[in-house]
Amino acid sequence: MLADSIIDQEEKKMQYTPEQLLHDPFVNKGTAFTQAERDQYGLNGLLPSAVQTLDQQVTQAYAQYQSKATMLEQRLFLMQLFNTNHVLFYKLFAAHLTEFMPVVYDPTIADTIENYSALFVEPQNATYLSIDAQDDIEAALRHSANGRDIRLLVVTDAEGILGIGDWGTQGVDIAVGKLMVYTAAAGIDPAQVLPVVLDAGTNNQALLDDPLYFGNRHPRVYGEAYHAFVDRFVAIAERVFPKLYLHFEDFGRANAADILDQYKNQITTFNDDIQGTGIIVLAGMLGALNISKQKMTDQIYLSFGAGTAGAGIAARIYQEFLQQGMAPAEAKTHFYLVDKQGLLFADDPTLTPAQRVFARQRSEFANADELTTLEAVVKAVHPTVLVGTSTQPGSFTESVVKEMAAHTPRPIIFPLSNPTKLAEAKAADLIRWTQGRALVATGIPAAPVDYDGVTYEIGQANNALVYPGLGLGTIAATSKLLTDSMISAAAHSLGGIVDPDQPGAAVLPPVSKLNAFSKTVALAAARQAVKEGLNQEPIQDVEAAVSALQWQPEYQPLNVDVIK
Ligand SMILES: NC(=O)c1ccc[n+]([C@@H]2O[C@H](COP(=O)([O-])OP(=O)(O)OC[C@H]3O[C@@H](n4cnc5c(N)ncnc54)[C@H](O)[C@@H]3O)[C@@H](O)[C@H]2O)c1
Ligand SMILES: O=C(O)C[C@H](O)C(=O)O
Ligand SMILES: [Mn+2]
Repeated sequence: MLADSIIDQEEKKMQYTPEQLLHDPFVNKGTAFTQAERDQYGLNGLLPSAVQTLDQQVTQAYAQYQSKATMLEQRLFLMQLFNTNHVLFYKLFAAHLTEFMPVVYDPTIADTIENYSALFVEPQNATYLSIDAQDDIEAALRHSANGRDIRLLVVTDAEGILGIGDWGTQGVDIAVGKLMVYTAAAGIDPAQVLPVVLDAGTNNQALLDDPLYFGNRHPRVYGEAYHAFVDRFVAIAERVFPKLYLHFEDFGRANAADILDQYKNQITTFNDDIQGTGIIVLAGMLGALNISKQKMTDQIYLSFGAGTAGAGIAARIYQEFLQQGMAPAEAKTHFYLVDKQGLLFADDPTLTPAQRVFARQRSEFANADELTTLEAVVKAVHPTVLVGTSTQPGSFTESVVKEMAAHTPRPIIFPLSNPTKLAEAKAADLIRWTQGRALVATGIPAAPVDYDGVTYEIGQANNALVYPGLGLGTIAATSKLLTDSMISAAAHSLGGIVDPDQPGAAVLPPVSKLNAFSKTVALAAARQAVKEGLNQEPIQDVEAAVSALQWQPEYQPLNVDVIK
């Protein structure tokens, strides 16, 4: 019944007045409407008379972009373009992918989230769902989809935006931004996506006190009432959009893993901070080990910051140890998780379930009570891999790094906290402190580092390198679930792309190749889905299925009714 109504809407042509056509970013071509289209749709006189090509529009828009003084202004300009004309926005994005990623996405997106209400221009086709108005969920989803065949939804409740904490309804921008990367990286059709924010209140006092704040003005709701809200949203979204891939982003530490565990065996769902980050770090480690010619199962892994991402990554790497043949009990002895309280011990009642898996026994150490700082733990356990997801800037100090590097020839060091101001270390310092021995990847883009005659390329270990391809592959395969083995296949497909023999080679492929390796990841995930028999529709040729789903930013003839 519901599916039928969507099909009906698909068959019905959208109706526009000439004026409305120029204000719907899904169909607007602006000055690129041809003379024939202007005659057909009543656009003569509504545009200046020159007809431009898409390439001319791109050149003109890029010149405007370049006139903006700051990354924030550049982002605001690009969002205005996105609000006006999706094809032009994505064509321009494609032409300047590496340059635009940090402007459209992390780190600049952190500024627009922190200032969202003040900077607000328009809602950007997002859906705003309130815990206080749950009867509106279904209508809100339908109305914002406006008859579009939604396949991909990015939802946040914004309790843990990057490392900057609770931003309430302002966190909607992370859903918008993540979706832009899906399209730019993997060619997901922007007409098939929906950004959603779940407004369950906020504990950010500055927002609650801000007269301009747009969200619910009450503390966050937790517990049963919160989970009932999420559950209701998931049930309705799945019913309204039956072919949905549901991506969860930046939920708080207390909820993220529980939500994933609740749905992952029922629907096609994905948690980016847990699973996406797990994939990119595994891929980065595989790349690093390719370079150092070491074995995964010889590594001693230390996670600094054992929250949603930290524990999620450790779980993925641990799975890899098992996949490489190590027994669970032995594999666990290779993992050390450090959080605010220091090394995590099993007698600590405050551990999260995801932390508990890797908690150690005090009896393993003569000085267990002293292991309350990163440096003390590094001294005690001699890690070969150090991953930072702590939100503590500068915490990988020179003495921590030198201590680590004293016990391993090629220390693998990934300071992943975002945005820039929260990174545990700068790539250049890590290279310098280790005389070029460290194998480094960072959360945000980092410039190459020249040291002692070698140029060290720095890989970007950001989940943006994997989630677009994973989504594309899973959707293309019509997979009914996103399984661990699909995730593992995705990570392995990316870890092999490095050039291990080039001095200073990065541990991960460069963002400039994002389109190519998104496709690689998509194919790996889709092939694994089909191999596991998860595809809900017959698939003869995985590559053709993936390509068929990819949208190109080119103007197409419109399929609309215009009422003059
Ligand atoms: N590069 C990526 O792709 C990527 C992906 C996900 C998250 N991240 C980054 O990782 C960071 C954490 O994100 P999250 O979602 O896991 O958040 P989270 O809040 O779930 O986890 C942060 C953890 O750090 C701990 N912590 C806080 N202060 C600490 C201290 N002084 N010492 C040790 N631990 C401390 C917290 O107790 C918590 O467990 C963020 O900055 C985020 O941007 C990066
Ligand atoms: O958003 C990013 O840049 C990566 C990650 O999802 C994060 O939360 O930091
Ligand atoms: Mn995130």
